[in-house]
Amino acid sequence: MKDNNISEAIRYVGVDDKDLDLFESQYKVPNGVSYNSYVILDDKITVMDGVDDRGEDEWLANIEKLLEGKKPDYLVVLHFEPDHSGGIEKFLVKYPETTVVGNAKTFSVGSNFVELDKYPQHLVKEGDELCLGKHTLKFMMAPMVHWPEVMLAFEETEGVLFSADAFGKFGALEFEEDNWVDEARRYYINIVGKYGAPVQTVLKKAAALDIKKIAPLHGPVLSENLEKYIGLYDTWSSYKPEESGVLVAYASIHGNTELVAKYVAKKLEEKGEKVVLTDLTRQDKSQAVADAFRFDRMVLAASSYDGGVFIPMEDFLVDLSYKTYQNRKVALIENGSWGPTAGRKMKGHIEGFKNVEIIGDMVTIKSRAKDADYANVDALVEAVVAAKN
Ligand SMILES: Cc1cc2nc3c(=O)[nH]c(=O)nc-3n(C[C@H](O)[C@H](O)[C@H](O)COP(=O)(O)O)c2cc1C
Repeated sequence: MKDNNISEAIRYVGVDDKDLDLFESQYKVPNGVSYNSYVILDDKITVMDGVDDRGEDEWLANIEKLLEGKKPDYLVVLHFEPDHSGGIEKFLVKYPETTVVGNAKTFSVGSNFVELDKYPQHLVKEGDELCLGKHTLKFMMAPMVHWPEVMLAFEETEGVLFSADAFGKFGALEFEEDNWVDEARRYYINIVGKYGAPVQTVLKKAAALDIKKIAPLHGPVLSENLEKYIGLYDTWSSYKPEESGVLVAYASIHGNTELVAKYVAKKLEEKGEKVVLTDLTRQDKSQAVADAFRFDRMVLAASSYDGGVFIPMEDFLVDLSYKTYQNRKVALIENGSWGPTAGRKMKGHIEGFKNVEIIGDMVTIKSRAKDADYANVDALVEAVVAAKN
């Protein structure tokens, strides 16, 4: 088994969930996910966060094994979402003398899940410290860095930032993965993406700390190149494109729009652009949403459908709107056999986005692209290249 301990005193007791089909019932996790929890071994034995009830028995067994008969003094709850709190009730039944540490919202949100008033509580607010012996936790409120009760804890002796859902990633810890950025981006944009402003606030607070390690609630502990990870979070939460490139996303019923989308992707690549091509009917939507945020431009191509746009494209645009997609440029291609309507629908969504510019002239194809259509597509490709940041 991999050693996920942070130090001699800060030990991993979390759980890998390798069989989960969909995280939050919508995100594919081919390599599973981890629910991270730590125990700080000090004068006051402190458990940092719970796990999903899918892993509660393993979590409790990990704690029991580590503590060798001792009992925890504190359970610090940074985030009460069920993937971190599902096991808390069982924990408190087993260790009823543990003091639950949280902020006012932890107890109001958390009491809807667990009858917390049956157990000792310790209320913290911004800047409060909790001395455990050699280790001291300092609390920072981080409301809406996913949920309203979220807070972060900085362990001052070892310089560990317990960052709740921030800096998390999909993927069980057991699997060595070389794709932190891709899976952390997909995680951040889809799960926390709407809450850029609260993330910016917390990054400003974190800038004042001497952070040596970041311990998120999902994914590995980060202990090197912290500037890189913090820089990515700054980019993502300020809605700036991460790099120059184009997502070509299409939704095609019978394949004619798909041919045009593939042509566009090839032409853009020939012109030196970094391109990701995605079939919205078949490929993972959360990946497409993450790629939309990664790049500065998108080309959307879709069939008309019952007076509107083929539903996978509509779904994608609705999803982007939930994640407050903004500050980018988009080109449009529509297809229809008798009265194309896809373009109007796509435009309607895009006009609702903040600071998203439509590039070039929308191309309209009637059923199958002809030579004249490809000339229009070529002009659109030129406009996309010219719109590069
Ligand atoms: C269920 C359904 C609804 C459609 N609705 C429209 C429509 O409202 N307007 C239109 O012009 N074409 C409509 N079409 C036709 C397609 O948009 C058209 O054939 C288009 O060329 C398909 O491109 P594709 O081969 O990429 O799927 C519809 C097709 C289907 C199957």
